[in-house]
Amino acid sequence: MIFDIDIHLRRGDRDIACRIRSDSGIIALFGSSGVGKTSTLNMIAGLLRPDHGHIAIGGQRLFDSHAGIDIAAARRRCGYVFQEPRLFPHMRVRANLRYGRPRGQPDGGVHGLSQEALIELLGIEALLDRWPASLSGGEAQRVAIGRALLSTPRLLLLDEPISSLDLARRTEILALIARLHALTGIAVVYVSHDRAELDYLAGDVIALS
Ligand SMILES: Nc1ncnc2c1ncn2[C@@H]1O[C@H](COP(=O)(O)OP(=O)(O)OP(=O)(O)O)[C@@H](O)[C@H]1O
Repeated sequence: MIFDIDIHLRRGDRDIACRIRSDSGIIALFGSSGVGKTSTLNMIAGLLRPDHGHIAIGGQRLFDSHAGIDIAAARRRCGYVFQEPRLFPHMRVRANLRYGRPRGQPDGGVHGLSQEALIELLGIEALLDRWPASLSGGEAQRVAIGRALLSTPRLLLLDEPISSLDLARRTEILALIARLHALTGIAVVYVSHDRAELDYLAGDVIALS
């Protein structure tokens, strides 16, 4: 079982509950605004603590309220890509990418894919010396995905990463995510409020309500 998740959290006046049992390496969380998609990603990442339940990814328990397990966020090895790219504005693209790399792995790639191959796949070679402010939304988001992957995460979490892009850029990035998963085998959780977008991603779609 790649994803074995059953979590509950009361936030404000809303009960957030999410159950996922899936052998697919890519899952998509789908649901209307306020249903708890970002909260669920944050619970997986260890940034928010569920009231009760468990989270296991690839057989590793990250959280289990009964067993008293709560692995610290930094040790969960999640690469997180947000709705806005959140690149460091004072660092060129090259330095932003380098920031994600773990210490002691100066030229490390990700899951068998070299750093050069990843940069080529993302189509960002020509952007390496640019400042984030000069990038288009799609370019910046590709750099953000690269930075997240270069941290060699066990799991890639994407929170509506393409909602601000036009349709052509959206399908391009979705195809890229599917290809990165196929090449590296990295597990992916993808959040969206747009059901149509998920037709471009293979994998299980979990509707939150
Ligand atoms: N800090 C907080 N305190 C109390 N309630 C919160 C807090 N943060 C979020 N909530 C509530 O928790 C619920 C889930 O929020 P969340 O951001 O996870 O939803 P979402 O599905 O990701 O929404 P969207 O698609 O609009 O980003 C919402 O009802 C929200 O108002």
